[in-house]
Amino acid sequence: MINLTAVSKVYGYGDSAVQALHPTDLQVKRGEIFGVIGASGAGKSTLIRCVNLLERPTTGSVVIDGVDLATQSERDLTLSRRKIGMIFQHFNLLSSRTVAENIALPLELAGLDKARIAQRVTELLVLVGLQERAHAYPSELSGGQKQRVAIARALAPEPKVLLCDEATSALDPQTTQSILALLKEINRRLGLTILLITHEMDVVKTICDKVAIIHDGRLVEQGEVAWFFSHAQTALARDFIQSTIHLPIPEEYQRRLSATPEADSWPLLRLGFTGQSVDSPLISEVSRRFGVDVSILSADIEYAGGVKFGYLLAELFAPTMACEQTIEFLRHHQIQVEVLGYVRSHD
Ligand SMILES: Nc1ncnc2c1ncn2[C@@H]1O[C@H](COP(=O)(O)OP(=O)(O)OP(=O)(O)O)[C@@H](O)[C@H]1O
Repeated sequence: MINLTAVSKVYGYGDSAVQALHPTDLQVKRGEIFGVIGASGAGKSTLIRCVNLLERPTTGSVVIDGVDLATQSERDLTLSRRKIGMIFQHFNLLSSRTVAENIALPLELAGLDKARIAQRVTELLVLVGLQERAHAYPSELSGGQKQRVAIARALAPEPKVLLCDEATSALDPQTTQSILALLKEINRRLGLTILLITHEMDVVKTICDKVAIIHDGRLVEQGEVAWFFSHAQTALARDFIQSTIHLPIPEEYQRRLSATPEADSWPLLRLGFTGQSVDSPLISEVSRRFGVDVSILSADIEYAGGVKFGYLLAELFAPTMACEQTIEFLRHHQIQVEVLGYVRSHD
C-alpha cells in the first residue's frame, strides 16, 4: 500500500545543507500498522511528511496504492492526498469551528452536499465516541477528545492510509491507551493501513504489526514486532526494547555480580523468548538433559503484534561444561541468551 524507494531528504543548500533522510526503502502492506521509532532528530517527521509530500523528497519515489505521488501534478496530488489522512501531536484543530464543523471541513472542501456531510459527520462522531460533544469547541475538550476529533476529521474523506505523527505524545498514559485502542479498532473495522512515528516503544508494542528503527536519517533495523522484541540485532534497538521491559536485576544480586567467572559463582542469564519458544517447556528440558538447576529470578511475558514474547532472568547452577551446553541448546531453539555476569554464592 505504501512503497518508498530510495527516498531521501536534504534541507537547505551548500554549507548549511542537512541530510535529514538518507536514501530509504520502506514497504507497508495493506491493513498493516507500521511503526517507525527513533530519538529526537532521527528523521521521523521528515520521513512521514515525505509520504504525503508535505515535504518533497530530494530523491526517490513515493507510491501509495499504486500511484507515484512524486510525478503527479499539484491538482492530482491534492486529490491523492485526500486518500491519505494525517493526525498530529498537537491535533491541529480549527479553534473557531465546533467539533462537527472541524470534522465536516474536508468534506466541504471535497464539495459534498450538506445532507451527505451531516450524515457522514454523525457516523464519524459515533465511530470516535463523541456524539455528545458535536457542538463543543476545541477549547472545551480534553487532549484525548481533541485527538478523537482529529481522527474523525482525518477519516472523513475515507482515506486508505492514515499517517500518525507522534499522535499520543501530548497525552497522559491512560488517554494514550484509549487513543491507541481506537486506532487499532479503526484499523480492524475499516482495514485502514496505518503508518505511525513515535519515540515510545510502548506505542509500538501496543498496536504495531511491524516496526522500523530510525537513527541519523537511516532505517537501521526493521521487522515483525514480536520477532523484533527478542531478536533485535542493534544496541539501539535493544535500548528501545529495554525501555518497555521491566526486568531489573535485584539489588542483592547486583552486589554479588561480576563480569567474569569466579570460584563458586554461577552464570546469570537474560533469556528472550518469542513465537513458539515462549510456549515450549525448554527450561525443564535443559534441566533433564544437562543436569542444570535453573533458578528464575523474574519474568516478564507480554503480547505484541498478537504474539507472546517475554524475558526471563535466571541463574544456572551446574559445572561450566553443562552451562555452556545449556546456552548452546537454548540458542539453537531460538532463545536469545545474554550472559549478564556471574553471581557469587556469598558476599
Ligand atoms: N525545515 C528544516 N530545515 C533544516 N533542517 C531541518 C528541517 N526540519 C528538520 N531538520 C533537521 O533534520 C533532522 C531530522 O529532523 P526531524 O524533525 O525529521 O526529526 P524527528 O526524528 O522527527 O525529531 P523530533 O522527534 O525531535 O521531532 C534534524 O537534524 C533536524 O534538525
